[in-house]
Amino acid sequence: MKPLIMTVAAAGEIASGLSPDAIPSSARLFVSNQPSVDILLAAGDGEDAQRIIVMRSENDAELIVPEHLSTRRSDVVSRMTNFAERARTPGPLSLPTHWHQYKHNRYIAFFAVPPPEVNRSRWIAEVLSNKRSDVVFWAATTSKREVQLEEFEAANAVELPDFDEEWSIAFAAAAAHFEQERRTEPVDVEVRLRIRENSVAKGWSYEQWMEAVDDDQRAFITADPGKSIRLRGPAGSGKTITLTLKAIREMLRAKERNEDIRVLVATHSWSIATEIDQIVDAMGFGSTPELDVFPLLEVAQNMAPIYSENGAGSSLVGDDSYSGKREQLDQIREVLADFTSGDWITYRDATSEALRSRLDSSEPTHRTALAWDLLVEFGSVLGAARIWPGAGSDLRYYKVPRAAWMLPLAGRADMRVVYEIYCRHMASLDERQLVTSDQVLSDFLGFLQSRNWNRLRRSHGYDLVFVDEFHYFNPLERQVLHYLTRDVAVYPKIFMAMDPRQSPSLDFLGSAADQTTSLGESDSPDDDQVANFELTSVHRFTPQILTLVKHIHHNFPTFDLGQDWDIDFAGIESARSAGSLPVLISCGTRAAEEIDIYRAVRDLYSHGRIAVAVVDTRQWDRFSALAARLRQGKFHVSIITSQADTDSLRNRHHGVVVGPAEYLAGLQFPSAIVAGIPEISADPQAVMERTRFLSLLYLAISRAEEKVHILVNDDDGGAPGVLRDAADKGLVVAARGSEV
Ligand SMILES: Nc1ncnc2c1ncn2[C@@H]1O[C@H](COP(=O)(O)OP(=O)(O)OP(=O)(O)O)[C@@H](O)[C@H]1O
Repeated sequence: MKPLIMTVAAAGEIASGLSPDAIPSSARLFVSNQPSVDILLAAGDGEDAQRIIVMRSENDAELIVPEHLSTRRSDVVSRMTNFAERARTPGPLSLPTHWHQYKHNRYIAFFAVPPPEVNRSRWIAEVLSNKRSDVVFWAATTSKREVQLEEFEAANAVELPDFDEEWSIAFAAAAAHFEQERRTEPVDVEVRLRIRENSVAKGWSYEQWMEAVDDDQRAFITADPGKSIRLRGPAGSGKTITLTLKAIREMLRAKERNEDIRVLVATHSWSIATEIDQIVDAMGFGSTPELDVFPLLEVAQNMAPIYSENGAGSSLVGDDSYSGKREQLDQIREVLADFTSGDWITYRDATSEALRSRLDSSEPTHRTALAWDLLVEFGSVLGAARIWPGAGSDLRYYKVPRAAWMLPLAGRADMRVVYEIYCRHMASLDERQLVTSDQVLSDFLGFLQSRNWNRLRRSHGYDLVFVDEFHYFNPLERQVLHYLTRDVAVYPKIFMAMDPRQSPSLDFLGSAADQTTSLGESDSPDDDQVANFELTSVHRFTPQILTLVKHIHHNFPTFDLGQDWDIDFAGIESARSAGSLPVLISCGTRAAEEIDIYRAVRDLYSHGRIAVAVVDTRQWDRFSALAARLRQGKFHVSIITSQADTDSLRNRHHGVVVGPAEYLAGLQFPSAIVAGIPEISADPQAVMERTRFLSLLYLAISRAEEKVHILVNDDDGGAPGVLRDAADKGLVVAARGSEV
């Protein structure tokens, strides 16, 4: 096979489990088949991006990694990406010890994949001495066919061809492709009108909306902006539209009074920011310079000149894409492997039995679960408290009281182990010139707390700050919000819309953390400074879907998470007319489930856009391969693995959107097919996992406006208890699907 060149961003998508067959459906990837090379690029890549060149001379069928490693593709590509990032960092190349690197002249060999891998394959790679530090993966050896680097050098007479011209052609084609995707909008006026009517804004003017809002919505919109307001409501209750109407109303009132006003609507993702922009546009106000709508991270990057200078050259890890999250998890798994094969022995005896058994286990699923918990600990505990590695930081960490939602750690010895792994994780990010969004925001907060900002605040701050998706904001981000207002003399006025249940563990912990005093420094105003409003009508979906959503809601474990979580679901009603009951289809095998999903897509296709929402991302590779097959079946299929991807979908009226459930947040579809549902354990030890899966199931089902099809299969344990109960209560129609 001819060589393949990909960028780090493109490789990241493959590392997140995307099947190579699904590349044409991915909103983020573009492949260009040139005469002497295939080139895989991601949206946002620059022409001068570093290149990962894979020689593929021994490949027959597998497109990305050595043939014998195709079952471990994600892990192999994750390590390749890690290697490329290390290669481009100035200074000598350093690789983790457990990669067992070996160098000879320009070649470097290292294990291609973490254990278990019986062949112990090693890559033979090279870092080119060009400006971009391109990397070449020449070949992979196995223990059966061990090739010493010296022998390889002697035998490898291949000169690396010059791919520059083909790269430029591919790059131009990719730019045109992504631009086209962004703009795809039907040319037919009639269709365009229908789409406008279908969007969240429905094509209604501000006045029409003010007529249409329900009493709860109106109460919030007309409330006195003299103090902060929290708006809570379940999925589909109109939080986004209501918050936007309030922002517009305050802006119009200030204009009437000839007052100068600056309003910020902060979101967690670009997709919601774009949606709010579109709602404002659709209402026909023309240009609104007094209204800024941005993700908070963007505000940080725009507003902190100090940070952007320091941050130059580093890239952000763990942005709002699935590949970013996967990358952090893989990175922590690598650090764990290094730690347990080395210094762990010196900590081991002092740690608790519970933590010891987790670190001792080499079972990949246990390792991943531990990496998840550490990721949460690093972000929501250490990052949120702005504890960065350095002298005395360990002592600050040991003082953080433990709360029920945190990783269970028995005492200081356990915390010392976690802190050590944290320091290694941060060092490893440094080695790859990566920064986390928590680091960006922590630096930003430092800037906002400076005297400089105190002076600038009057001119650059905002009079009113609105926050949609508040449930996604961690304590660090919440603190940032408080410094963005203009008037230092009064409490910051913040209007926030939230639904904590939509936020899978990683992020919702932010709300939990807000309730703990442990993290200190929180500037949250006292509760009497905040007025609470509730939305009690759901406008997105039918009463039948709402009944199922309520049932799932009652299955959430009861944490003592404070008032944010105390939504009284009993009083919530659907404002839509009745529809059909959701359907639960149990199939004999995974393959049978895929056949039935295909059939469901075929049956629902003429009914409007369909979401295929995957609850458990561990099954993502399987469903991304299914997306490729649906596409071959002549359906229009888009894969969504980042909240930014959703922009290109807003104007599409038909087609299938396949993605991990959490990346479908904020979107709505006439029909939703929900699949990849794991067993949801009732084990009290697994309470975090249970919450995460229930949250994702809730998110997935609540994307639908009219029809919900839920598919499960016997290979994966059939329907989880929460859905079996729903069937017993007659909330879903349970049916047996295909057997094989
Ligand atoms: N008063 C209303 N009358 C008619 N339709 C409404 C009303 N309020 C909201 N909607 C519609 O309900 C749908 C859901 O609205 P929106 O996206 O604002 O809800 P949300 O609470 O932000 O949802 P989620 O939390 O799931 O993102 C949209 O199609 C919106 O146009």
